[in-house]
Amino acid sequence: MIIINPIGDNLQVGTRIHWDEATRSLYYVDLPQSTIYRYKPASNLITKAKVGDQPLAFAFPVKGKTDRFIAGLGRNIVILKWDGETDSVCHCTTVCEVDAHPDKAKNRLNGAKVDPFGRLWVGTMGPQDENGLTVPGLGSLYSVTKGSCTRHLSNIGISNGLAFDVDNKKMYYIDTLFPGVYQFDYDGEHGEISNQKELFTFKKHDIQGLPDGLTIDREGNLWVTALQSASIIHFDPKKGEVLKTIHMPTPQVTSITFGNDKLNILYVTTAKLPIDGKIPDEPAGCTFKLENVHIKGAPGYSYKYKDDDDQAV
Ligand SMILES: O=C(O)[C@H](O)[C@@H](O)[C@H](O)[C@H](O)CO
Repeated sequence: MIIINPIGDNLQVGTRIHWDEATRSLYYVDLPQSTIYRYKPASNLITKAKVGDQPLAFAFPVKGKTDRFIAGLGRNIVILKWDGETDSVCHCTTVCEVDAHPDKAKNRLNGAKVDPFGRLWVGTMGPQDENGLTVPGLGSLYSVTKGSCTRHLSNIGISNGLAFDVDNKKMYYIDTLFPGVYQFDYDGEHGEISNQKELFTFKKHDIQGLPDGLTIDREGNLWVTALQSASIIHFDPKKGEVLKTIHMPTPQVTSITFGNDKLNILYVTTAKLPIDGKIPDEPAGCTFKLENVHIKGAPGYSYKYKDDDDQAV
């Protein structure tokens, strides 16, 4: 039986949880609070630092540097310096600004992941009203490599979870408003995607809620977190079948990763986002550890700033 235990504080919107092998830490963010978190399972210690006053959509380590992160602040992709211990963060460099067109000035960055080649994939979404309704069709998906940014898709609702299967040359991508998972042929070497297909829709599989976070295991199967329905869906993309559903103790399940040295523990973030105007009760916003999953996950990857190891960040 899977054992589910909470870790740490209740965040407003915990998300983009990432396992960093180099520091044996989990990094994640509280998006609206613009705060980066680090959790070290070995010592059970959590540290955090406020980054700015714009939504912090993600913060992933830069390869070879334990104190540099590529992060999304508002519509800007930036490099941060944080030692993981103190509460002081320096915003060193702006890598690029996305959705710079005046029609998209109120957009913000949202879902993101670093691929196995060290390239950042990151998407945007339109503004949300006070009820959390998002203006549809304003988002895009970009990739960022060696400091340069390419747009791959537009007309996205809420750009969210991403996962890469290098062996089968596939990329999986969630548009929360679709709502479901798209599959692409993925050329990791060149950072190109093609042949977009609707892989899995919540409607077709009769699943409640909206898809948000995504990760992949060593067998090439997907783990999708669902907003509003307290669930994680384990899905086989080759057969197009749901393998199992895990029920979580809180409804807004935002992001998921495999972690620890053996990559056999699932770490999951949640949010206190309102449902029908009501903020869910405790333990909404907690991060959770799921043990006894009996499956190993794919590792997390760090952003490669430059090709060589001497990365001048
Ligand atoms: O991406 C996430 O993990 C968070 O859940 C949010 O960014 C939501 O997607 C967004 O607020 C839409 O409700």
